[in-house]
Amino acid sequence: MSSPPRIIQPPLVVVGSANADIYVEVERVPKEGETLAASSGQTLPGGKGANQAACAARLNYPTYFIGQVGTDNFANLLRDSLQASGVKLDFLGTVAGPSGHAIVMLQPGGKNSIIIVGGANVSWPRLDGGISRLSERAQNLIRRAGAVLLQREVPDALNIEVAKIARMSNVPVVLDAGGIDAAMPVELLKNLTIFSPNETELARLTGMPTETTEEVLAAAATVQSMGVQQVLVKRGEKGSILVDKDCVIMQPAIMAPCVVDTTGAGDTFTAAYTLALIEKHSPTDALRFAAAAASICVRTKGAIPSMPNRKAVLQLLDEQSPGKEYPPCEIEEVSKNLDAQLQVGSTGDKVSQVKREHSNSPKKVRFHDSEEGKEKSLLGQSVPSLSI
Ligand SMILES: Nc1ncnc2c1ncn2[C@@H]1O[C@H](COP(=O)(O)OP(=O)(O)OP(=O)(O)O)[C@@H](O)[C@H]1O
Repeated sequence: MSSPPRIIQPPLVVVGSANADIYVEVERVPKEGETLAASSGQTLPGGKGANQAACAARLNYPTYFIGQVGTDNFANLLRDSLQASGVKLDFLGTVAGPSGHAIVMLQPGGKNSIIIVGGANVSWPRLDGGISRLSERAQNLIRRAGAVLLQREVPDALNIEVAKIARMSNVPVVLDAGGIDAAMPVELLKNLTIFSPNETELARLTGMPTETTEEVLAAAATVQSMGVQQVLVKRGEKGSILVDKDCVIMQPAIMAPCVVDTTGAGDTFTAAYTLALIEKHSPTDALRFAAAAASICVRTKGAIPSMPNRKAVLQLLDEQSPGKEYPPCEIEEVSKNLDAQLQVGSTGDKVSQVKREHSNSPKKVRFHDSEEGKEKSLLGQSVPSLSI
């Protein structure tokens, strides 16, 4: 008798920015025509896309990054740091010119002023005559992803294109609202499964106050009326709120004994939540997992350097609720099989041993609403998985 098929976790695909963050510590920002000495300076890898990809890979989930770097020295810093975190870089392109970079002027009291150079992050070709900006292989990767994670530091047009490709294949699309402060295209919102802003981003999008829980819920409902299924609001020390069509889950922050630097906490949270969902954890468990990962992130300086590995997150969860086990997940190395699949046509149907679940399959992500004691569907669609 043949053994049952092994379930292979489909990869997380992060499409977005990679930035070299040039930190300078100054007493104040310089006036026009003035030259100031900084007390220290350091260049660290960052960018919301790279941060989120690095976080997911450090949490031991197979993660691909689709992005671009330039032809300057920053490109090596970015590539090396992603590689060291375990991110698969087959789809990291190089374009002539500078890599994305940011000058972060850190001032006393934790204030900062930032100037961003988009560089390679915004040098994507225009969609010309309907021809995609992405290679056929990259499109196939998106179609076969467990989820696609986007942010707003690459052109909206690229995000819209990726979101549409994913949605047509029933791949969940998560947008972290962080990045460029510009109007949100309705076409992007409509193609999202989860929209994840912080309170400020939610207020900016809706024009509504977002300080109290009631205000957040009202603003999230407004976003849902724009066509988004779920809204996951990040609220710093106040934790997070997931608003689905007919239920709400609140997750308090897991307090850190000492908060050193909150940079990257939001990226860590979104990435950890998304991969936990692909692993078919309930949203309640996924929120706990994300809160624990973000709590570890704020204990150390920097974004990528402070992102935890899975063991540290599970240890913190265990300390929080001794005896309440976070369910293990069978992660399989997926890249070898996937490489073969990406070579074939867009549907991948020439690879006979690869079977993809259809959107109407009964395998839904469900979660328990603790207040009402009911089980509900989270994504409203199946989470795709590959079995061989
Ligand atoms: N001081 C803190 N202590 C513990 N956990 C925190 C703290 N600050 C943030 N977190 C955790 O990180 C999550 C996301 O943080 P936050 O709401 O600051 O996101 P963000 O504004 O998108 O962050 P950023 O843009 O700095 O990456 C919170 O929901 C919480 O779980």
